[in-house]
Amino acid sequence: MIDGLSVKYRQITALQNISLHTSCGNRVALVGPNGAGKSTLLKAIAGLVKKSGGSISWRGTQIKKWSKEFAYLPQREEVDWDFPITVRGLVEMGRYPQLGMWKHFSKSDTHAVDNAIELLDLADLQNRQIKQLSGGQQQRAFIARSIAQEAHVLLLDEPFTGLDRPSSESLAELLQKLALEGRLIIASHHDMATVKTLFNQVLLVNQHSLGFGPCDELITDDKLSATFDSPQP
Ligand SMILES: Nc1ncnc2c1ncn2[C@@H]1O[C@H](COP(=O)(O)OP(=O)(O)OP(=O)(O)O)[C@@H](O)[C@H]1O
Repeated sequence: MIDGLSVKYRQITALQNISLHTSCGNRVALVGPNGAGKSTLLKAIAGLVKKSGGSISWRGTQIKKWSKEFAYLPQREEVDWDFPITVRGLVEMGRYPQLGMWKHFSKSDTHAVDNAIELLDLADLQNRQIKQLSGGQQQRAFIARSIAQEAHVLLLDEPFTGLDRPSSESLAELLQKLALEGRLIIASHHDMATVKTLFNQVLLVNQHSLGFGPCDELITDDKLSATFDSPQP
């Protein structure tokens, strides 16, 4: 899916020659130190930053054609949680790319929103403002938006950061369920203690790729030390 990808911000090279071939049903962790290019990679797949080289394809063609199938969830600090919108309003935003010229919600749009709210167990919270939710509930609301969008690929920037244990566990269960249903999850992740339980594949990245494959093979002391440029406990 990703071949020889490079991304530059003016003089800064954020990613160089990254390749990653995966498929639906997988949960892929992006692991590397701060500034390694994990967010940049998610943004490049989402079409939010320009590639300076390489290609990203999906179902055999360039991803531009498939943008509706990709949902990007930014890092928590990049979201304006005070923005006045209800949980349902946020989930409805997932339908906006599919609405016709008059931006009118059809029965099938409403059905998709209802389904997403139910799947993410948000029915009781749907009329609350997003700022009134816990961190875990906010993540669920954002994921519900991608489900309403009918996205097949979820690009999550540090989805577990800042969550307490019960919220982390319920998000982990949800991601596993979504992957089992055939979605592809790609997420940046910082906690080496949990990467093997939360994900089945990993890309080790530090501007360059230091390996892509099953977590069991790549999450080793040696490989992590090489990725982080320092010994790992
Ligand atoms: N908008 C931007 N303009 C210029 N440089 C940027 C921009 N965004 C990121 N960079 C640079 O690109 C490199 C990769 O950044 P990126 O945010 O992708 O790393 P990261 O692995 O996600 O880091 P972290 O773990 O700290 O979130 C860094 O050197 C960063 O300073």
